Amino acid sequence: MIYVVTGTDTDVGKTVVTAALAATALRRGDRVAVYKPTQTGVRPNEDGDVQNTARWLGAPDRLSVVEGIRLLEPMAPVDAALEEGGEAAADALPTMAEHVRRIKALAQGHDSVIVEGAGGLLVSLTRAGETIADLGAALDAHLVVVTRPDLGTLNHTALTLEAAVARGFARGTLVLGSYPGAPSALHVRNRGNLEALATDRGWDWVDGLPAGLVATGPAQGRNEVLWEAGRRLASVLA
Ligand SMILES: Nc1ncnc2c1ncn2[C@@H]1O[C@H](COP(=O)(O)OP(=O)(O)OP(=O)(O)O)[C@@H](O)[C@H]1O
Ligand SMILES: C[C@H](N)[C@H](N)CCCCCC(=O)O
Ligand SMILES: [Mg+2]
Repeated sequence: MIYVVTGTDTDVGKTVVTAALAATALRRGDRVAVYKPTQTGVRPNEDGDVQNTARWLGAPDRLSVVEGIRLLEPMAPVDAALEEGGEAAADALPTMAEHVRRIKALAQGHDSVIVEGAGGLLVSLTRAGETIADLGAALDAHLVVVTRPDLGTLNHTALTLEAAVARGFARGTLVLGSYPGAPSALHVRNRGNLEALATDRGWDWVDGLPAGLVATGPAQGRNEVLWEAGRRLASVLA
């Protein structure tokens, strides 16, 4: 099965959800691959999203992580390529067909392949302007949309779900990526509103992963709290 993890925005917790989903699949015995088609904003020796995912999970044998292409600038992929190497670099971005081929090859040797987009649903991944929504559709993937609980999320989430449904994702899963331990009245209201945005469209809803799953700062190793939190995503795999 192929899962595409996108979000209502950048920085909403897609990587944390990707890692938690991978933990759930690994726990049930799957061979799991995590693919990031375009990793931007990371220097050659730095950890990107897939390396962080592998580290948080303790780099188990049954997990493979693969980056499509890495670009330096913290921008959308096409812009990051243009900044780094001009038109030639943008032309050298992998095409949609190349991403599809790589992901299908991963699906041959793994039970679950989890693909993490860059930014939100309609950010261009390729020079031709195809998006993670196009990639998900080409793969007939299960779409996972990660959202956040704070102010502004209702509009972003409604727009994202409407666009996803319009592109043929009649079903999918909305996940609240990070929910504070001491929520404000706004967080509580948004949690209910977000659940309704999902379920009114026939989408599944996964309640908030707790905030504080991932320590920031110097590289942290295997994260037992994240492994445990992965259980909340078991319904995505069912
Ligand atoms: N549940 C959580 N617990 C703790 N920290 C979190 C949680 N979710 C997200 N974060 C933190 O919020 C920040 C953004 O999360 P993350 O990197 O997963 O976002 P993203 O949507 O993958 O962003 P990008 O578009 O760059 O891939 C990170 O510093 C991450 O550690
Ligand atoms: C650099 C960042 N962390 C992401 N990888 C790229 C986010 C692109 C967002 C583009 C946009 O929607 O304006
Ligand atoms: Mg990420």
